[in-house]
Amino acid sequence: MTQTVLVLNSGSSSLKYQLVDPTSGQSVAGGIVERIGESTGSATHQWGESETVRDAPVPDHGAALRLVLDLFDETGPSLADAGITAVGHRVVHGGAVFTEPTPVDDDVVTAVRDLIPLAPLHNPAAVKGIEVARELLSHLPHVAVFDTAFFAPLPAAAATYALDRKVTAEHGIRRYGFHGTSHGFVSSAVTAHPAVVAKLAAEGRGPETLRQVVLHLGNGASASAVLGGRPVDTSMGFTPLEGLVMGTRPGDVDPGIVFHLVRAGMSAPDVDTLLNKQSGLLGMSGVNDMREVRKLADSGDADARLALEVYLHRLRKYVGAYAAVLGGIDVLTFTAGVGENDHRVRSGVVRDLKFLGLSIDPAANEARSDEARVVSMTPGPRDGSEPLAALRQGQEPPVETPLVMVVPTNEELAIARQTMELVEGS
Ligand SMILES: Nc1ncnc2c1ncn2[C@@H]1O[C@H](COP(=O)(O)OP(=O)(O)O)[C@@H](O)[C@H]1O
Ligand SMILES: CC(=O)OP(=O)(O)O
Ligand SMILES: [Mg+2]
Repeated sequence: MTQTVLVLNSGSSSLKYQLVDPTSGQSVAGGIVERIGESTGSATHQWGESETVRDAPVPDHGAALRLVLDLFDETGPSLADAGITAVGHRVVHGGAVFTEPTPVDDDVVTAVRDLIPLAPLHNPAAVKGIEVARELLSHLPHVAVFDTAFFAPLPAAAATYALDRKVTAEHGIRRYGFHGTSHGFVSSAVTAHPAVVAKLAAEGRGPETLRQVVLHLGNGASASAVLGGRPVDTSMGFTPLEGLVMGTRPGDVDPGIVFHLVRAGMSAPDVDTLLNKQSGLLGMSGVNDMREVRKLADSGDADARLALEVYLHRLRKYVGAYAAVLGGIDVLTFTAGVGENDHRVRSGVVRDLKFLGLSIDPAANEARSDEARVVSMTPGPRDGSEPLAALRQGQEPPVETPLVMVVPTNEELAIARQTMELVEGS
């Protein structure tokens, strides 16, 4: 019988789930419960060709999981017959404690709960999801897979904040980095991609020299610099607030703004809410979904246009910074909801980075596909396209022209694989 893993990805207001066969990589069934805690909730469950939608308020992540198990019961596939070997849970913050996938016991739940102040949007949902899943699926092993784990080996120069060393030691302050499951999955997929394998072979180099920048642009967004498969820098920090502009978070801000606001009478919890829930695209334009920001900008809304400019400016800055950190870029990759779907964000980032040799092939960039693919100009003259060489006074482009790629992330599959590995190895 096929063995499967049930993967639960508890977000701040959603629960995404997949029943995955980690060996084939196939998703058997899955879905999402959205707007948890709001007055209008909704669940969408997919199995094969069938899709079931339930609209009803869902008070918390426990209720969301109960609803998901009911949907499996009512519409299939039957979880009893699905050959489930384990449940894999995405946990955003693992702190300094968790750097590997970890079997869940009571102490692990307590430790994840203790980390809530460092990931206030994400860890509460993970705790709730784990508690209810352990209760309802008590016969199965549960494994926690941490967003921070991939970044545990960050070099000290990238991980250390230039603060008083006694304070950083006492409070465990360092750059942890997040979306690590995605950055790990995508950077491995890039390394294995035929275009990258061919590029390295043509240049006579091994994969240990591959310099990648990965842009994970979802609701939360982060960049990473990866050398030979190992992370050397990432934009999120001690918490998932730092770095790129996100749906509701500002990314980098001057910490002096926080003190100014507190001195001006705003409470610390209000500043926390401002930074986690009322900033980023939402704060600047009134909407947090990139599709809505686009609509507003296309209709001439000045705030939405500025929000897009700020978003792109920050991305270009990080790509440039990581080119410096890596000593050059071999592959720049876009992933997650915005990165995979919004070709204008991709061209907007790359447009002004020609000095790094980066380019976009408009036809490849605008074509829709669910496959990992190259969207830059291929080195060498090509029919109908203007080769990068044109930028270099008609010279042949060098073979080391960097690639720009779009690679769909699959955090659920990565979690399923790591969960299965741990369960089978124990
Ligand atoms: N076709 C699209 N064009 C632009 N943005 C899109 C498109 N499809 C999805 N997105 C963006 O992707 C975001 C969600 O990305 P996703 O990776 O699913 O985020 P998360 O896992 O953090 O919820 C949405 O907020 C939306 O802005
Ligand atoms: C860490 C983080 O920001 O996750 P998400 O993008 O799911 O909000
Ligand atoms: Mg995500």
